[in-house]
Amino acid sequence: MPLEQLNFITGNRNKLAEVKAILGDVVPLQSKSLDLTEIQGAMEDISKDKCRRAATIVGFSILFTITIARCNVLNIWKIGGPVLTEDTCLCFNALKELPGPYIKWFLQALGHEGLNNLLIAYKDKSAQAVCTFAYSSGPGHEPILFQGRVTGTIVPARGPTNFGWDPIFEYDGETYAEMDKAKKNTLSHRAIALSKLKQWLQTQ
Ligand SMILES: O=P(O)(O)OP(=O)(O)OP(=O)(O)OC[C@H]1O[C@@H](n2cnc3c(O)ncnc32)[C@H](O)[C@@H]1O
Ligand SMILES: [Mg+2]
Repeated sequence: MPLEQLNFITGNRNKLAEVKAILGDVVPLQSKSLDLTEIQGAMEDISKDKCRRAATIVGFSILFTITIARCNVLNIWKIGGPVLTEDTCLCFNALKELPGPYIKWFLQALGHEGLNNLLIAYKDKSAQAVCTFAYSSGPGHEPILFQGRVTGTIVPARGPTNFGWDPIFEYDGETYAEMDKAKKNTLSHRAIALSKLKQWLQTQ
């Protein structure tokens, strides 16, 4: 069954731009900028919880719209779903995969240099960039996960600083920030996860 519309819920403009560039016209994407509350725990549990929250919020906002318009409330679920959320982790192997899902707060507090300093005492500078998309067909529908993982090296910052930890994540001799955007979008953790999502959507 062709997908009518997918709501990608994120508060991050750069993620949205990459998702749009990678998905192209294949998936009809709408976006909503919401900074969703994120629980603590394993990345899969965080991703599922984030997606459930998104589905509920989108469902509620549509219920509100429908109530105002005095339309048929029974159409809520159909109009409310499907939602897509994404959670990105940066896992330092020497630190037993920390900061992992807490990278946003580590990056905000320590910056690129501080993140490098976390690894000073270790020879192993390798890290995994992990992207987990969660898809729910609407409120009450259990989220399905699609994950992409790329192993790279944490290095002193190189390249433009407009997207998160891109300047300190080196893959095959280049940091993500130094890479042409189109190149990052063919090989990144996000691209791998989205290719799995796209494949799955085609079977629905
Ligand atoms: O609303 P959401 O989608 O949650 O957006 P967010 O910015 O809060 O994102 P996360 O919770 O997934 O936190 C991941 C952190 O990693 C950063 N990040 C995500 N993807 C990245 C990428 O491909 N390259 C560099 N930094 C990235 C992002 O800016 C955050 O600081
Ligand atoms: Mg977030």
